[in-house]
Amino acid sequence: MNMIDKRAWGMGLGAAVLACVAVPALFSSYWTYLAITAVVGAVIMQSYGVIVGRAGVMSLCQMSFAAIGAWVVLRLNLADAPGGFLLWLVLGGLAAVPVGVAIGLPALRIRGVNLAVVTFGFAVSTDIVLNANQFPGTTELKTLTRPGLFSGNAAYFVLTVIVFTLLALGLALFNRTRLGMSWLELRYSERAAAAHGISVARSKLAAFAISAFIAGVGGGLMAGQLGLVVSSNFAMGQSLALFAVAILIGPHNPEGAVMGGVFGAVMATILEKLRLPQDLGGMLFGLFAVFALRSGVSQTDFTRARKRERDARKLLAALADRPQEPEVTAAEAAPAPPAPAGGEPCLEVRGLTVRYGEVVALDAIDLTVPSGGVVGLIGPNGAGKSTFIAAVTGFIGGYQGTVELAGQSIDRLSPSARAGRGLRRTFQTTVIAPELTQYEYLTIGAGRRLSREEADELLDFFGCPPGEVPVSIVDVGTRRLLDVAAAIAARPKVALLDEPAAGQSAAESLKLGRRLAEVPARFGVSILLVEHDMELVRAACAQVTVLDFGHVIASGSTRDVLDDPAVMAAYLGTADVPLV
Ligand SMILES: Nc1ncnc2c1ncn2[C@@H]1O[C@H](COP(=O)(O)OP(=O)(O)OP(=O)(O)O)[C@@H](O)[C@H]1O
Repeated sequence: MNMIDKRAWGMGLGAAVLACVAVPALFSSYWTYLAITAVVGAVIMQSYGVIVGRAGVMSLCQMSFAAIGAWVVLRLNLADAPGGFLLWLVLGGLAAVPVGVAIGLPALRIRGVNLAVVTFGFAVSTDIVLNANQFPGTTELKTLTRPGLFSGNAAYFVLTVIVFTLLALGLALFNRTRLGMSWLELRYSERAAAAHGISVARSKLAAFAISAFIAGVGGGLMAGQLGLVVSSNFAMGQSLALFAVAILIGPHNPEGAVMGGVFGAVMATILEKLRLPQDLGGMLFGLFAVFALRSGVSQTDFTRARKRERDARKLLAALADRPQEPEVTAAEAAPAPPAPAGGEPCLEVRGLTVRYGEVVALDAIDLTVPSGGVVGLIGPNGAGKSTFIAAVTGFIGGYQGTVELAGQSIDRLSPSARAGRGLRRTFQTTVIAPELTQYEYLTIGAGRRLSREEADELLDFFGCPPGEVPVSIVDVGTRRLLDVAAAIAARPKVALLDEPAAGQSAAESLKLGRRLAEVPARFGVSILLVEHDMELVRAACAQVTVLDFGHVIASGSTRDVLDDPAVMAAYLGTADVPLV
């Protein structure tokens, strides 16, 4: 935990303690009751924080999960089950988990508005069921009795604050795990997540399960507050209004969840006092949420990002005052010896054929990346280079031919499984979650705990800024280098790099070429490099394969191939113009 985190958590815990002391001491019974409503709302907002805020999944049925939690707590109360309220609260949360996973299953195939419709459909069904069936204890008039220690409103308020704080701490710890961080990546690009070996299915289902658990606990707390609940407490309109609040505020940050809970509680009271319809609040939040959706950033994310960026800029300004490394010139870079073309085949592709309808993008391509080698794959635009990477890494199914990694067939594996076996890739357009720091992104890429020393070495090696700098203020060219660093951090057998030098100056590109030539010996990773920059290819690659219109037109040592007139003709349309 860094200094900023410690300070923020210190302040958060201080605020929780202060609230526990000040609210019962200063507030009337009415306002204390309202404060309980706010904290219960904040707990339910935390569930939106996981599914909507972190994982970026449009779920419109969180109140249905809350209803399950409340139902279980009231049923156990009716049965005088052993264990008492606190245990029932946990059981209520757990009961919502399988339902959350079941609702999450369609999310594996559909997303966006379609998923919103599915989850909203569940909210509507729950509404119908709840309207037709009363909650346990209603006909028997058996209300829930709070546990002795928390029976009064003031003490129950303290209990809700404790539950909220425990959940916030648990989520903060979970968010630091690879699965927790993977949600952020999932939100921005499922392809990038899969390329990092993250199982998109597991990650999404975990988000649904955890968010359902939290909503279930929130529902149980509501049952404890009200004694008995009715279907309108969990109406589908509530799910929708809270979703709008979540988009607007960003409840994945604890302060956002609290603000959401307070707004929800106070707004209803204000509308009641002004004798205005309650629906007006939902409409207002919906309106604000449209603005938040347009900008793509919630209020708390915006505030946090600005602070982090300010701190990072100060750090970068301090570093800029230090003496800079002299730029590498072409003359200095050119003599860099390419890495020797290693030994045993590490990646072996045979007869790879990919068709897009009538277009034959790759026609029976053979290519081998030897262990310890850096192999170039070049060719004019549209030659099939990116298609080659996509097929080999499993992003294009249904190809013909075979792909073997370290002597084992991987043709039947998914992209994330291939990544897990040691085949990593980068993309031409990187989609890295801007709220991640570079350290966090490297950790996701590495798929394991990465020591600060190892992360610093990688960032320094590829010329990226210090690890605590957020991706949001890193330029596009450097983001590509960060992507390369993340691929290498996983220590795969082979890394397939798709135009990593795009956005770099000529000098930076040369420097990158020399660095890539060192990668096999330094990190034990073989490389297939797709590039248009021939200076870089000469500096990095011992061998090159040239594609044109989906065919291999030349393959061999870099110097021989790049001087081949047929290659010059294919690349430049004429054999008279030298390549470099
Ligand atoms: N999704 C797709 N649907 C149909 N055709 C496609 C698709 N993706 C690529 N193609 C076609 O397949 C061929 C190979 O494209 P690919 O993007 O692999 O080439 P490339 O060598 O990577 O080009 P560049 O250097 O511009 O990235 C091109 O003719 C392209 O138009």
